[in-house]
Amino acid sequence: MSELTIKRRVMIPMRAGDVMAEFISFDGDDSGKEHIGIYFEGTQEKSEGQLPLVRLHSECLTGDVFGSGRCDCGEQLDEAIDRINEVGGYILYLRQEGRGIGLYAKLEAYALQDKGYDTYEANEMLHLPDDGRDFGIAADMLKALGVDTVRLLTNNPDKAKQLADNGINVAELVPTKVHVNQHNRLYLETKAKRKFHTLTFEPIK
Ligand SMILES: Nc1nc2c(ncn2[C@@H]2O[C@H](COP(=O)(O)OP(=O)(O)OP(=O)(O)O)[C@@H](O)[C@H]2O)c(=O)[nH]1
Ligand SMILES: [Zn+2]
Repeated sequence: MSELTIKRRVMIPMRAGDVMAEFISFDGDDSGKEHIGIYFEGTQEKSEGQLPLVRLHSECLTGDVFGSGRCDCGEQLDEAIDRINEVGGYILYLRQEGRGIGLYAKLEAYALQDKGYDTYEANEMLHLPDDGRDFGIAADMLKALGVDTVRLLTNNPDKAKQLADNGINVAELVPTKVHVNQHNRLYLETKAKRKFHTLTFEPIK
């Protein structure tokens, strides 16, 4: 991976102008994935040495754009915008649809889940990795942004580990809320069971 540099920073008003965020593109990522950094200055007064709150958000077209109830991505993205807009920090919107397998393959995996396979088994049935994401790119984006220490908004311990392995200091893990509904309960439960996501809700027996 060659070193990333910032290509362009552009202000975008969001939520009818209530939230202002700076969208940041990068040069030097040879994957051609067009990962995006989004900077929120923070509406609250900052204390001396306050660390940025950072969310690595993997793309989920069905959840982020269309509010799918099969996962928790849309609600997590909304929560991240709310919280980071308050305290200041970054969303790194990573183009890793379907945990890296892509949208069409995710739909194939959903079809298998409808036959009873869980979210990770379904990927494996398709001869794809159960989670194909490499968060090293996020570390490179943070370095390009001049950020070496973060508070990380996630329930996924692997994100923190991969950032640390790539030279980013994760000072604190900040959990997101658990956005559970009747459609995504098993999916959330499986993330906690198989990938040790820190989700605290009454498990299904
Ligand atoms: N392959 C596959 N991908 C899914 C499925 N449901 C959601 N995704 C993708 O999973 C990604 C989100 O990852 P998750 O494992 O839900 O959560 P996470 O981002 O690792 O953890 P948090 O930081 O706590 O949200 C997005 O890219 C979604 O498109 C599924 O059933 N199969
Ligand atoms: Zn999703």
